[in-house]
Amino acid sequence: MLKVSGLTGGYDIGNPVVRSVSFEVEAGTMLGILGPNGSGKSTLLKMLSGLLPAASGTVEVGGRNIGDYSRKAFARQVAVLPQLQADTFSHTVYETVSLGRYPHQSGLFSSWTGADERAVESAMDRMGISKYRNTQIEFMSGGERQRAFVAQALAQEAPLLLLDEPTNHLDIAHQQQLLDTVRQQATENGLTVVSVFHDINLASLYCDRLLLLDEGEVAAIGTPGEVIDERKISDVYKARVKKGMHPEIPKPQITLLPGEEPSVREKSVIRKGDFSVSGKYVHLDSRYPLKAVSSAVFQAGSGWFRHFINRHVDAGYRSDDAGAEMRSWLQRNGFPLSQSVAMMTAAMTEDAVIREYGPKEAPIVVCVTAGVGNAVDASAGADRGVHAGTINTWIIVNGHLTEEALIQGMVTATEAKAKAMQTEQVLDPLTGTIATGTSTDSLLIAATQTGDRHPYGGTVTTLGKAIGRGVFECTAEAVRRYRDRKKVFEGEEEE
Ligand SMILES: Nc1ncnc2c1ncn2[C@@H]1O[C@H](COP(=O)(O)OP(=O)(O)OP(=O)(O)O)[C@@H](O)[C@H]1O
Repeated sequence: MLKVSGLTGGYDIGNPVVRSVSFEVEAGTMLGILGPNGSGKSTLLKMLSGLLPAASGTVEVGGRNIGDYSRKAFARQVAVLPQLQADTFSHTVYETVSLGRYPHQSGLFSSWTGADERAVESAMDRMGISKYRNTQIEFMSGGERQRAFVAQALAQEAPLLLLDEPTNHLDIAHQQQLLDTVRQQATENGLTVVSVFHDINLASLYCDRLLLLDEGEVAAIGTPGEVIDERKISDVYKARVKKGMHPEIPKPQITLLPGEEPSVREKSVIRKGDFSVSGKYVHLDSRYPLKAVSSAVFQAGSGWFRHFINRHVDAGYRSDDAGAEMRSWLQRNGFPLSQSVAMMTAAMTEDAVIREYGPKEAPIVVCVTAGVGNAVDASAGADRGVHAGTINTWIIVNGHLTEEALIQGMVTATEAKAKAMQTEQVLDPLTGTIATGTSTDSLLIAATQTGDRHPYGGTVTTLGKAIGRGVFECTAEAVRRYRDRKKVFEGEEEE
């Protein structure tokens, strides 16, 4: 639909703003133009819309050079939303949107048709501005005015839509409405869209392809996954950023990294003394949030937390919704919900084994509670009911872990736990074979994200060695404490 070859140009022949830009946009797709302030995004868009002549290179729309179109014929092919709307004429919203139909008018006399009327009504409807139809445009807010100008461009019903920062002035609901509408027009009606974006994340969410400009040249072009590269974005924008994935759809997102936090954070180290243990729960109260990944009952997954709770429940504990029940228990006990991650166990929390490791290995603290009345051999795949009995493991790392290290650390911990079960000869009562854990075990690994960096957490790394030894020793000790207590209370119903 759009083919740009070796495009160079700008405002001063000797000093072009846009330099040797080439790309193609297929019909029915959306291309986002990204780049820092002054990189030439608006200038490129003006050249695509024929407002600025090219010093060299070509722009073809529908297989024809844009210079070969008459003004009106070009406007039937290309609708443009410029960056700034200087509304010198006072029009109502309806009149403003109707101006989008001028390329479809012919002859000296008005030839306004039902199709024109429908296009205007539909565009106003899609932009949610029908109710302002009789309002003068100068009396509208910046966002309302922007929506009126987008409606004007949509009413033009050209197959190529060029937008310069269309979400400027819009709140998030209207950003979503506008981009959903444009996206839908592309997917369902084959509209081709080229849009300048300041917001990298919106461009990633809505565009099929992105073009990253740097000082007027193409720094990258491709799918959002290809263009939104952490290093490339930091280099071009000169900003400290982190790339992550959108939680619901497979599109990359960029987050700014603020300046270094005060050095006091560097001093934040978790020690054994930060844990408090009672018959009700084990609680780690961290002064600063720790980055955690877990299979906890409350706030499983990944997040940043200050309070870590392993709560004791009776062996007969039953709840249809353990997450909701835990939430109200946390509230009743004064834990701030947004900062808390919590699991539960029928094991005695006073028997928690909490040990520090390092400094030869990575400095970590391991905390394990164990009840093995529910021990299972995971490899046996036997049908069984769920009984009380859980091994809850926490690994708190004084260090900076990558995502890879967090996950490898969990794998290492699981291997070490299975080995402890073997050493302690914990049997699966159903199969009589060595158990590998219990059916309701929870694992949590959390890190201060300060101090030494640990890119990996496998068994040969200093982090992996600390986790392997720590989880093995603490699990074995927790199993022994469980058995000792069981001997004391022999005959009572235990886990
Ligand atoms: N009308 C003009 N006359 C002369 N120079 C201009 C004109 N408009 C823009 N420029 C210059 O061209 C360069 C690129 O500007 P352009 O507006 O294309 O950048 P942009 O990437 O859209 O920036 P922003 O993100 O700030 O909107 C800038 O150095 C700017 O000063």
